[in-house]
Amino acid sequence: MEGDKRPDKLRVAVLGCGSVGSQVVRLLQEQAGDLAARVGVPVELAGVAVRRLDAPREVEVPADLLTTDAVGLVSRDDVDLVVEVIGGIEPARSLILTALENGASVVSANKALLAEDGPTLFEAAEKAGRDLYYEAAVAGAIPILRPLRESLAGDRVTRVLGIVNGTTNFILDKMDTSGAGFTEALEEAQELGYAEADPTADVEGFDAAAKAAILASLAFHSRVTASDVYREGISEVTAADVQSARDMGAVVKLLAICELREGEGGEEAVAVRVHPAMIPRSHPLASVREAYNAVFVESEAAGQLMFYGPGAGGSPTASAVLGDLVTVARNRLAGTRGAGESAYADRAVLPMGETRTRYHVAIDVDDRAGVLAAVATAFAEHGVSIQTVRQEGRDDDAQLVVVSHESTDAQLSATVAHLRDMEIVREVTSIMRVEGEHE
Ligand SMILES: NC(=O)c1ccc[n+]([C@@H]2O[C@H](COP(=O)([O-])OP(=O)(O)OC[C@H]3O[C@@H](n4cnc5c(N)ncnc54)[C@H](O)[C@@H]3O)[C@@H](O)[C@H]2O)c1
Ligand SMILES: N[C@@H](CCO)C(=O)O
Ligand code: NA
Repeated sequence: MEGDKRPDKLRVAVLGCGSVGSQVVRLLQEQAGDLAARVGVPVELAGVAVRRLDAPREVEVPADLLTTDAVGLVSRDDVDLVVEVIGGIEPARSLILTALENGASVVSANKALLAEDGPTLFEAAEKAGRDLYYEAAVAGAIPILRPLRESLAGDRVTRVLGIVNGTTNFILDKMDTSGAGFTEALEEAQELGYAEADPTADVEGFDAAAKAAILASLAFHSRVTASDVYREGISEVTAADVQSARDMGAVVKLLAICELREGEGGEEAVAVRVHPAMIPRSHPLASVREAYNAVFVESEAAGQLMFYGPGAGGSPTASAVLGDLVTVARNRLAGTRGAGESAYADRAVLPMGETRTRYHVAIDVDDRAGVLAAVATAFAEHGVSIQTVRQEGRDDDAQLVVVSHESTDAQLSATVAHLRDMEIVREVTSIMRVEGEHE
């Protein structure tokens, strides 16, 4: 960046003017005075790239600032900062790379892209000597990436547990409070505008998995991409699972779980997964209701921290984008850049089968002598120790609810397969991992 002159203003291009982009433009317009004071020079809108010039928008943009030529906009010499809020992989990736090559600093909210191909973007930013910030990509308005990257940079993070998808939290909360089934709760989420018409990315855990990859990379200073994340969504969660959780004083949440665990040869490895799990109602994450998000961080020196707030929505997400924009603008004026990627620890990602967790298993069995012993033996044969067993009798059958101690996921799934093969087992009615308690 040597040779850069201190500019008397900074010019920002916004790519995409949808839910988030329109609110970014609004805040840039409404808060121009404060932003100038905080940055040190005015931050002016240079242009807004849109797909259709005549589309309805939630913000008024002067006609001469609108363009359908996003490539042309990011290639302009007078653009210092680029906000990418188009989403998806292409053309977002090419646009960000072009912006960096042309010397712009970039702010993005694009978790899908960061989780799939972050390293390509980080390397381009490093090469260009520019910033790439993306606080809005994980848990919307909640400051979580900067705390991991900066505030906790002197500590050793060992675990991150997050409710990072608002749509699924809303659905599970509805199922818990009203006894609704998954389909009914999803319909309500769609009516209220939380869930998309095609809710697959949220409901099947893809959105949370992208966020988990980003969190794990920052927390553990290693490269973790979306394909490294074990993923299960919530579409198979039944009203019976939710009731079973209630019966044991727990609640079902879709969790993004990032942990440091012992891997092969005693080396520390990263375990990262997204799946529904039962957590005790006493856990701070259990009180995260409706479409809110929260991220619970455990670190060696600080202990336990929780970050809570709105994880989605145009205006909250734009708050995080603007926060990043002020930072990259200040860096730009100071002729410096913030911390880039930190992947020095280069830890391997542990396969799901080797990840240690606990299972809650509800089984319908014949109600006769020896059944409990046979079920206990099946657990023991796979090296799984039982923590609690509860039995509820019915007419001629009984339901056993077993909660295991921590074992590898492979041992636990082998136990469930074994149970399903047993003659005395009529049906395994609910299987769910249990999190949020240390053994
Ligand atoms: N909405 C949220 O709550 C939220 C929260 C966190 C992060 N994000 C992320 O923010 C980004 C934007 O999300 P959104 O909800 O605003 O989506 P959106 O669909 O409302 O907006 C995206 C806009 O980009 C436009 N677009 C598409 N291709 C374009 C192109 N080539 N050139 C110019 N414009 C183009 C679309 O027409 C659309 O208006 C995504 O990466 C998303 O994951 C959104
Ligand atoms: N669809 C996401 C938006 C925020 O990334 C959610 O429901 O949380
Ligand atoms: Na955030």
